[in-house]
Amino acid sequence: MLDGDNPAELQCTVVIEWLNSCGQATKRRLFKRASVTIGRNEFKEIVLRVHDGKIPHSFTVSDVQLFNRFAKDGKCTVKFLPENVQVLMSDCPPDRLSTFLKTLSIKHLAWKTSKCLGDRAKLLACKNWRFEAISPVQKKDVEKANAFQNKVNAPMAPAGHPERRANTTARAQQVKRPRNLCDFSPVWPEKRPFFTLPTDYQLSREQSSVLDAVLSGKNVFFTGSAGTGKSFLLKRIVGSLPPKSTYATASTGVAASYIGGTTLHNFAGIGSGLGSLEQCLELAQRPMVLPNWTSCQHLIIDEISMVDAQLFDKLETIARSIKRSPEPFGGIQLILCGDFLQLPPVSKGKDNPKYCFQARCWRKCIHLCMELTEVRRQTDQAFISLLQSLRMGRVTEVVTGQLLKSASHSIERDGIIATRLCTHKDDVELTNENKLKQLQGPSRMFEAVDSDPHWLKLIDTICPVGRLLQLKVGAQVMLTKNLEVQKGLVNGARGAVVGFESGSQGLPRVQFLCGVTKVIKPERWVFKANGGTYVSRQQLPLKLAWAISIHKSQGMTLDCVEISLARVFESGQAYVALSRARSFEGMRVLDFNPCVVQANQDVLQFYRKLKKENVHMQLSMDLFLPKLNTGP
Ligand SMILES: Nc1ncnc2c1ncn2[C@@H]1O[C@H](COP(=O)(O)OP(=O)(O)OP(=O)(O)O)[C@@H](O)[C@H]1O
Ligand SMILES: [Mg+2]
Repeated sequence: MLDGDNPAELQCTVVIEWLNSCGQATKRRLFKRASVTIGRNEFKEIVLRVHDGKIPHSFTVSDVQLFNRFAKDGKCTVKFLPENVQVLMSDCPPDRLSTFLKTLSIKHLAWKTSKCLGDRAKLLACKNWRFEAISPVQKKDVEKANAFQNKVNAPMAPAGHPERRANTTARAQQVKRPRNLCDFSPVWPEKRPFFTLPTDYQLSREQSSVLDAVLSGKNVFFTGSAGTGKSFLLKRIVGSLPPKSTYATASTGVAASYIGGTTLHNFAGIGSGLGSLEQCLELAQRPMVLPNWTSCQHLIIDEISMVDAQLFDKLETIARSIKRSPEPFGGIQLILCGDFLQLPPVSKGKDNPKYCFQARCWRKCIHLCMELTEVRRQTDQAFISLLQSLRMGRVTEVVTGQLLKSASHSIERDGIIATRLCTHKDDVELTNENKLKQLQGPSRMFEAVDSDPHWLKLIDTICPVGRLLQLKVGAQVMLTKNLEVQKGLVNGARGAVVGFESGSQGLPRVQFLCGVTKVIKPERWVFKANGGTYVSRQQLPLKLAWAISIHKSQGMTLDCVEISLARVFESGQAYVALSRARSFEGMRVLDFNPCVVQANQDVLQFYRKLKKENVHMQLSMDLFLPKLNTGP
């Protein structure tokens, strides 16, 4: 049902429109489930073929416009200028669409550099019509595509120079293109390559087998200790599924923002979820919420450890009722992810909330439990082992000794001081407010631009940045978005404000621990709200970082942390705090006491049982591995 690994093929919804000279459609055909393939015809020209199992429609890609402004939402349009026909694709898995368009652009531009046959030569060649699959993008295709783009962008040769004509023609083609045309070749500085070989961000072998299991349609729960790349993989899963029927959610707003999704509560629309089943069902059928349920075919939930069993059972019943299907979860594919040895469900007045795996429906809902074992957040094996034993609630004397020793770590550098991880929310607000007040000098206020004030509450919950951000020189800040991964400007990177730009905006200049100083500009976060609407917030990707709560830190990777564990009140809380640190040297534990480290006994038993079933689990994983081995 879902796409294979071919980057030149897409499964999606397609509309083909034949236009008149005014650009109006005179004929339109809809293909709800079509396969769109890039290939070559008998003259080696690039061809786009739309096929729904009946008669294929093929178009030669000679002079085309490509509109991909909404590629991230799984939509794009290819307009064939000589035929005056446009192919509108929608509901494409976004990552696959991005690779597909890159392949199309590179192959098309590489073809443009070759010698093309004219109409007369084609007629004389008397060849039969043929469609053959295109070969994968090669280095030489990329070089040719870059050469073509460089020629288009090269400075004009002097009049009369032989290069002048070629450039003028190429430029004329460029000028004809609309502003929103994008062939993955934005206006980049001269000499930088426009294209590189399409590379998927590399998943590890075990991450790939989870992705394969998901794409095979199974209901999957995957777990793994902190930093094994569960959320990283989830982002990839989100990009590989059709957007219209896929809902990416998480139990908390922070975790949801990391995978570009929304909270599970917002998706479900059942308020706190504490009402009776009847009340919740009624709430879930409100006009703004119902489409979430009816259109959902793939439900992703990150940080599942914080979803309680009662809520999960309620959601399952609601899904069956709305979908009018007796299948578990009404036939919605479930992709659940998290580590039950991290934070448990929030108690909200209940004495002892149960974990999701203790829900009545858990066993019938989950087909496959998989585990990621390779830690990616930390590289130091000794630190990884220390964290692993804390996760299981084991604190040896050696571990205690090491953690006590960390109290003397000097981790402050270049005016950047450690972020304090607090057990209680009130401490966080107080610390950040007071520290900012104590700084000398004028402050600057940055106000977010929200797309729709109607959704303010939702945006506040799932956006990692606040509506108002007050900064002063010396303010301790944290990046809330990946800006330049190679330079270390990643989500969670720590820095301090060292100045403000002149001008009306007065943007802050931030010095980061990785050594980079950068002027921070506003960024945009886009979220899917109920009823299929998209909402956005534009704000500086920064938050004050003197302190953050351990609950808010779940899912984060932090550079430089100071941890106070004296008031720990949940099992798994100490492990969550300690496992945020990228390195042992970047962490300072103030008041370590072994009794704050606690792993829940039910969870330990659940994981022991999973381990026992490991033989079975491994077999299931192996089913997906041969496919990987045959890959390039
Ligand atoms: N395949 C990969 N290639 C490169 N980096 C990766 C890969 N997988 C994970 N990472 C990196 O490892 C770090 C931890 O990943 P991630 O936050 O997804 O872990 P997690 O299992 O969700 O952790 P937690 O349980 O704390 O939420 C991140 O910085 C992420 O970018
Ligand atoms: Mg995570």
